[in-house]
Amino acid sequence: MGSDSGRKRKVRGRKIRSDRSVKERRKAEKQRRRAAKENGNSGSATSTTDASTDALHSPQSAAPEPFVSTDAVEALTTRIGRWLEADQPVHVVGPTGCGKTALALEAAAERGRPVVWIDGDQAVDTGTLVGEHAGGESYVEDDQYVSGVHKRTEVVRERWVDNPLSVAAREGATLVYNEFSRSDPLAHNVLLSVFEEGVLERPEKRGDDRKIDVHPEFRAILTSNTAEYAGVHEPQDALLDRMVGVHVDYYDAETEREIVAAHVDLPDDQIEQVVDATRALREELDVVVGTRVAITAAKGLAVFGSGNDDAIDDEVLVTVFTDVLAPKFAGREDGSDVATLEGRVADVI
Ligand SMILES: Nc1ncnc2c1ncn2[C@@H]1O[C@H](COP(=O)(O)OP(=O)(O)OP(=O)(O)O)[C@@H](O)[C@H]1O
Repeated sequence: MGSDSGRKRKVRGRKIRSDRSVKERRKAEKQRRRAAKENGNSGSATSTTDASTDALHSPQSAAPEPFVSTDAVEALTTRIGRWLEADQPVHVVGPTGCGKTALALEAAAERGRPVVWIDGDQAVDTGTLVGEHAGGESYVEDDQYVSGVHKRTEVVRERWVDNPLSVAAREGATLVYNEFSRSDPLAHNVLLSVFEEGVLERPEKRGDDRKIDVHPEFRAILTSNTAEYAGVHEPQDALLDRMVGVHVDYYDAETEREIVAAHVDLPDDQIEQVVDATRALREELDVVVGTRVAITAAKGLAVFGSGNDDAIDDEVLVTVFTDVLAPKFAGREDGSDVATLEGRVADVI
């Protein structure tokens, strides 16, 4: 892989020394990941016993693994981080599989504050975001007035559990709300006063703590694909008006090669073949061919491939990319596209 020593690039906190062999670096990265898994700090939430703060994750466990940071990536994480510093909610928008989530989690982790994660979904409503009553807790009060005379009163106390948005607002966490446009926009009305006045309404909650002041360290990063995809809602203008937007697209070839190499242990030349094929198919096919496609294809080639450093045969590349891309065509009305996909992939590779 042509190394341009002028370019800064590092994988999760470690500079890639231009004089270190790529294999050696990857082996070190693999050992580090295995050690991290063994000592159990892989993604465990720093949760307390209270169910509602299970949503809190330490910055270390929220940080994406592996994470490649080339100039292009660092420019984006820095830009998102600066908007968070300016206390602006950030909307990271771009095509499927280009790296939005990884960027959002990295920018959130770099703040050093706890991270709270929400996945957008049609089923998400206000309660899912802010919290709900989790049934009553009953206990008996036993008053003994005179010996032998007891007055027993059963008291039922409503138990409220804060959901992710309330936990993040209360604890000053960085909220990462992934694919938020998949949720019904009505659920997002509570975000308007959070972003604007710094107040969180919990409509279902009774009592004087129905409204809570948002912690001064609370921040939010929302990600979404461009709106033309199925299953997403056009976000309400009032919400978009309260955010800044960072548009991300597919990275440069060198960054994509570094990203694929961080996920899959293949010889450099084969990584280059995979990324070149991905980028050519991205140009030619009428579906989204993201970085995730390159990673999946590389994982396939680690099994289907030659197993040595030889270049991968075009036929093997065509078969692997046809299988990786087929699901994107299978959903089409006539379904004929899947039958012709192999030919079209072969024309490009
Ligand atoms: N800087 C990076 N370092 C390492 N891996 C990365 C990086 N950026 C993206 N990836 C990997 O590329 C793949 C796609 O990235 P990601 O899931 O962040 O994309 P996305 O745009 O959020 O996708 P979607 O639109 O499906 O949510 C993932 O496997 C992710 O781990």
